[in-house]
Amino acid sequence: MTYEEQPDQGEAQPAPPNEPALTALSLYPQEWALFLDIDGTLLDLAETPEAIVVPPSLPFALQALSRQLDGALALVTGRAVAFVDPLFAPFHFPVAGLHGAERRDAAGRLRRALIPPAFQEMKRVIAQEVGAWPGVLVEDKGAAVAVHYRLAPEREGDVAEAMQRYLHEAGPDWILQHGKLVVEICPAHASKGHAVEAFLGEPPFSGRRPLAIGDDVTDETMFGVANRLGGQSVRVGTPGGKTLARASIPSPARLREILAALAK
Ligand SMILES: O=P(O)(O)OC[C@H]1O[C@H](O[C@H]2O[C@H](CO)[C@@H](O)[C@H](O)[C@H]2O)[C@H](O)[C@@H](O)[C@@H]1O
Ligand SMILES: [Mg+2]
Repeated sequence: MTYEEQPDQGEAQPAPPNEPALTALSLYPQEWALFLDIDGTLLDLAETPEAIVVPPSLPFALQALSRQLDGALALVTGRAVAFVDPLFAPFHFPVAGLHGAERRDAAGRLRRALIPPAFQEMKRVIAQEVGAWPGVLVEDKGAAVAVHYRLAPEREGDVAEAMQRYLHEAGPDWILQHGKLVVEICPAHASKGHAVEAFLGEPPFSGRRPLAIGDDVTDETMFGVANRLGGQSVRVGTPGGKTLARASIPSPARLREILAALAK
């Protein structure tokens, strides 16, 4: 399979099933950089943010793949960077957290996102008000806050309305980010696409073609960057929804199998 540079991202449309999209990694590891989303991509979705399960072999497979890629493997997630390391212990991969608002590069330098006092206070109010609704969970992520309604799907409208109101109070430095049964308030200046571009400007990522793998709307910005820079984009999940990703893999379990095979 060959990949041609395609400067035009084109219209979002359903991504075809295409597992061989990843074989280029093992054929030409020196050419590629791998960017991996976590929830819904590497890991199966769980009922609550804390209930995720990391298969014990996964960190080792990622480490082996990272070595093949000379370290050009990064995690790009909505989680906080501090949450990520324990998941993949004993390894410390380069990681962009909070949908790109914070980032630790391959040299271990961490760029944190500021937490203004007013935002700190707003998180407290959100936890007190919305967190009191049965089944609704508030996840404090430092410079971002997520409100989950997976256990109370009937609250979708209430959560969306409340978060819109909080966003208005927070001001223009913040944006609303909708995800899978979750609404978040995040720093406005960042995106996963920007994070991928930042990694690609530094060793060991620079000069490589990005392969971005994700499952959700926030991954679309990194799909767009990967497409624009002559790379590849893969969406995990049932093909069908509109996406910029050019290929798809049916489930996190299948992705883990492929990564484990590539890591050998
Ligand atoms: O960018 P990601 O790595 O995919 O992170 C996106 C969000 O993932 C988490 O929430 C989602 O996964 C939970 C665990 O499976 C699930 O319970 C929830 O319904 C999903 O929305 C995480 O809690 C968020 O902070 C991330 O932004
Ligand atoms: Mg995800």
